Amino acid sequence: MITVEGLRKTYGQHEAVRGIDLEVQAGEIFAFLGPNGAGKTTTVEILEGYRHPTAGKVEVLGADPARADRAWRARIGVMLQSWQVEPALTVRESLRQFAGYYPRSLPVEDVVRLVGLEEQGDTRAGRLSGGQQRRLDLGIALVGDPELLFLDEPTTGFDPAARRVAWQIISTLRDAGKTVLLTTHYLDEAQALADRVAILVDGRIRTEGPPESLVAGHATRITFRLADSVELPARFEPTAMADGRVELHSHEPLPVVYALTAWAVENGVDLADLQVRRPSLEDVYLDLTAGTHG
Ligand SMILES: Nc1ncnc2c1ncn2[C@@H]1O[C@H](COP(=O)(O)OP(=O)(O)OP(=O)(O)O)[C@@H](O)[C@H]1O
Repeated sequence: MITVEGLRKTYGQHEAVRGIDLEVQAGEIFAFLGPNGAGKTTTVEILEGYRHPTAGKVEVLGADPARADRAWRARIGVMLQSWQVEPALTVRESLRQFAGYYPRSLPVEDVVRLVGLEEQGDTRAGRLSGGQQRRLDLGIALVGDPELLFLDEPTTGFDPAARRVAWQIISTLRDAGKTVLLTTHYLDEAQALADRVAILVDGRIRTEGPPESLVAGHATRITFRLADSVELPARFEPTAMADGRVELHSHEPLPVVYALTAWAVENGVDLADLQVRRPSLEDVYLDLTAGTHG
């Protein structure tokens, strides 16, 4: 569905994308993660045909997006980061306008319902709240019933309930056999939705794979709080200590927890809020992006 080899993009002196290789299969939900400025939008907009690569090979739905025709464009749906609708048009009018660009669009009323804008159907787009505008953007990406969807930060500005609704919609797309490439800053979103994720740092893919497999190689987190007067023996090798909070990382947590609790009981020390938890995608992300800032 998508093949990328050796993709590079330079803006003036700045190399924003520094050699990306990527394959996305039909029916997959693939998520790009990475700090601000990592090159996610640049890469996605090259795949959409809106920007041209400096070097490398890109194939999307069997064609080079930079040279693609209307028939190719009708097979993709795009949700951009920036606002793409006429503010004077109502929700229904906007969807009808975009539906007109596609040969076999979905009924506008179905899309209004799907994105939960029934009550705003006759509201002008310019009067929608930020989250409602994003829902309309999502509707616009869906209205042409495309095979491949590009969703750039689809739930930014959504309240928690609206995010769950959007996740439900994206899962429905997966069930319908669509392919989705999304970018997000929400790690829980990527963990909940994506079959595979790629973490981009400084224009390169630092790691890539199913969320569970990225997490699998990372250490279990053991966290607790200690009173100021108590000193933890150095043999526990704490990874982080601040404000009385201590974090230990271990690939074999059982003996560590055993030794730690034995030490605490012997010395009458309280391990307040003791938690042992598997690493999350967020932990992996923070480990990989430590020291970079957007
Ligand atoms: N049109 C442009 N001209 C010059 N530089 C650009 C242009 N677009 C992006 N850049 C630069 O390229 C780098 C990558 O930007 P990009 O928008 O792809 O990052 P991103 O990962 O999508 O970030 P964010 O999470 O903030 O959306 C940044 O340093 C950005 O300043």
